[in-house]
Amino acid sequence: MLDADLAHERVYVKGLYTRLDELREEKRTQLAAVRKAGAIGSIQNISERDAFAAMYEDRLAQLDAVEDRLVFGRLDLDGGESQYIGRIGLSTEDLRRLMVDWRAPEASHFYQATAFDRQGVRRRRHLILQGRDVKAIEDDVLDAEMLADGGAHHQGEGALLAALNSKRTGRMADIVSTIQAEQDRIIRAPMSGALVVQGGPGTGKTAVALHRAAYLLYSHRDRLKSAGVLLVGPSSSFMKYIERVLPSLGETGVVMSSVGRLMPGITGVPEADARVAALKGSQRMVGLIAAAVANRQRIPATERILDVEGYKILLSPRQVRRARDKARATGKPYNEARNTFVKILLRELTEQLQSKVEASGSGNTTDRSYLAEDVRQSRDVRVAVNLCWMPMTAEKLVSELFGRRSILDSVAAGFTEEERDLLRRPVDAPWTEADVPLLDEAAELLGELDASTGHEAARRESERRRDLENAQQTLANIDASLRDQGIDGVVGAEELVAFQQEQETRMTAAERAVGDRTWAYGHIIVDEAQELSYMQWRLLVRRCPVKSFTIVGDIAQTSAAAGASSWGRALRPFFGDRWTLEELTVNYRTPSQITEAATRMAAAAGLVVSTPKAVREGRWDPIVERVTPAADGTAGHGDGSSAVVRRLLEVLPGELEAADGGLVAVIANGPLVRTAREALRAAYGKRVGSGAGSFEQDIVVLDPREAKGLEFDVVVVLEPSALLDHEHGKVGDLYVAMTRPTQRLRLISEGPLPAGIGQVAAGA
Ligand SMILES: Nc1ncnc2c1ncn2[C@@H]1O[C@H](COP(=O)(O)OP(=O)(O)OP(=O)(O)O)[C@@H](O)[C@H]1O
Repeated sequence: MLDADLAHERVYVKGLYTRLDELREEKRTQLAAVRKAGAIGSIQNISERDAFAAMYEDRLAQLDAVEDRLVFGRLDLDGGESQYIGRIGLSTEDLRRLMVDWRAPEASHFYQATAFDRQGVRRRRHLILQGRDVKAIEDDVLDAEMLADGGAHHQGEGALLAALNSKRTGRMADIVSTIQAEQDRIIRAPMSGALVVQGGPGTGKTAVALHRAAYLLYSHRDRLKSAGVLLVGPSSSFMKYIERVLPSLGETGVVMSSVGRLMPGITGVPEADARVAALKGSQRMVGLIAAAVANRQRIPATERILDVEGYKILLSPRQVRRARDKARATGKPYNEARNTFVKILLRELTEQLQSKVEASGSGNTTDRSYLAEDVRQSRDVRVAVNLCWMPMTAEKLVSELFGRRSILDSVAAGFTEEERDLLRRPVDAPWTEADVPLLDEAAELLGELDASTGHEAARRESERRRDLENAQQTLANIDASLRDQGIDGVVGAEELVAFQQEQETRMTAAERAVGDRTWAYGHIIVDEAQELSYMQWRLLVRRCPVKSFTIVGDIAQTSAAAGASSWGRALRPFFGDRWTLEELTVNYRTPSQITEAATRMAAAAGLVVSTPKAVREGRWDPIVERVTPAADGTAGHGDGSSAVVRRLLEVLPGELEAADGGLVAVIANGPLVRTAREALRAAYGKRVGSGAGSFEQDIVVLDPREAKGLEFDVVVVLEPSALLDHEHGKVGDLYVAMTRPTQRLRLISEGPLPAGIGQVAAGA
């Protein structure tokens, strides 16, 4: 019976792959046909033909991306029918359904049904694939009658445990085959409004965020097609860690960005000084940037005499003030309001010039347009107008604000001398993550520099429409050309419409949004959201005016100086009370022994942590050891690094063996990171990666900030109390470090051990 079941599933799964291959072949034929049609000259515009080719390539890539574990589940339902659940929906040519997309409403039973709430499911079956073959099947029988029938059912380690125990590769994998009920409910939650997903370490917040992005795109494709989804994470190495998950779910249209890259054209590096990060993240910056913008509109102290073609005309402070007030009253951003300001002044100056010319009795007094042009061209006038209201970019405004003492002093009256010192930076210093929202704030107030922005946008829009019309025409040509060759219906009318929409999507969400600061996304998903400052929140809400957000994080893990200490406090300014909270309560990453040690440490340090229940027990207890200072007095950094690093080198072979081909991370703070990395490089060469983002190696050395959101088979923490005491690390840093391992944790300390952490003899 068991073998017969397995054999049956193998045949069925083989059929699914055959269908997948057929679809791929179909797309390949279409691709070839389009290319061929182009080659015989019936297509005028080669770039359009390439766009069609790109569409088919895209579809092919999507079909290729779902190859691995194409199908993973089967439901046997009360009515007697079965449903297979997989990465995409598949049907036969005559539209008989073969497999349901995991995101379809009926697939939710696969994740949600329990013996108490069967939802019409008699049996849930996990199909465990190896390549295209079914390696094993595991059954959850939910229907008591079916159990009582006494039939043989497939048992195993459990698909979930097998996934959790698998080795880490340095890249996050999807969890589509083992999404748990509490996670599924969040993934499928309604899209509108702000949903906060709070969960302790390892509860699958990141996994849920990514699967939710895929789910929303599937179930709200119409709405999100043109607006797009933005996914924001803490760092570029974190983005690299998660970048393969969405493609493996067949979704490539999500815009992913780290917080440092939210302003097009700018890459903000991490802010090294926590005090600067805290200050630049605070609400006070709103007023400061506004003052800096206002400061660029100046009223001259005295009248200025301007030369226009030999005539002397006057620019008075009163005139400038009047023009400024009128321009401001338009409510337009600075650069756009400047147009009004300039227009008013030029008109008044032209009137003056006209009177002068008329009074002098020479020249053509009737042609005002010549006079207006003379005024506009006058160097004196241009300089004077610019001095009163300079055209300004966000970069120039912010770099001069923080780079020029006189400017900062003139607008930062509410800031202490010490605070001003923190804000100061060289004009050419690289932008930091904390600067990005300030640049965005400035850009918002300044508006587009190009006065013809409105026209420019309209021009782009009409260009886009024209492209689409051309594409439509081209498609008709292709169709005709194919019919001439006796090939019919390869590119049909429906496909044409779909293509146009997709072409639009491709251009809008994924590409156009990235380069457009004013893009309004349909939904934003933020991971590690506890780290965001007020100013970062402000920027994000600007990117999604309908405030449709999924906000994922753990308040207890905050380490950013400007990060949140409570969701309510962080979100109230932007969402009021209109946000809902969901909690994830099970830790899928860290074995129970390690979770308990981390929780004890946090409790002893007075940190309120969310303590998710570990789903599995580990093979190893955490190892905590104190080393004695180096007898030869070589403790180079005065922080015991030498003895600690020496011990690290001793224990590493054992840890690598325990990791058994998985990843070992060494987490430390400050100079110890470098010392440890150098010592390990000397011993292990290229196997040692330098911080986050280099997980191709099997040993990585990084600080807790870089480790945030990541996970490793084995973690060795050096000098844990230094992570605890670190000036701005808060207890969160050590807690983050201790909750990264999936298998094993070792702490090596020369200094005193943090309270709540037991100690075993060195060499354990
Ligand atoms: N349902 C699941 N099936 C299989 N693996 C899961 C499941 N849920 C979570 N995991 C795994 O647990 C680990 C932790 O998940 P994830 O990184 O999403 O947690 P997190 O809550 O974001 O953690 P942290 O806040 O500590 O960064 C990952 O390896 C993830 O693949």
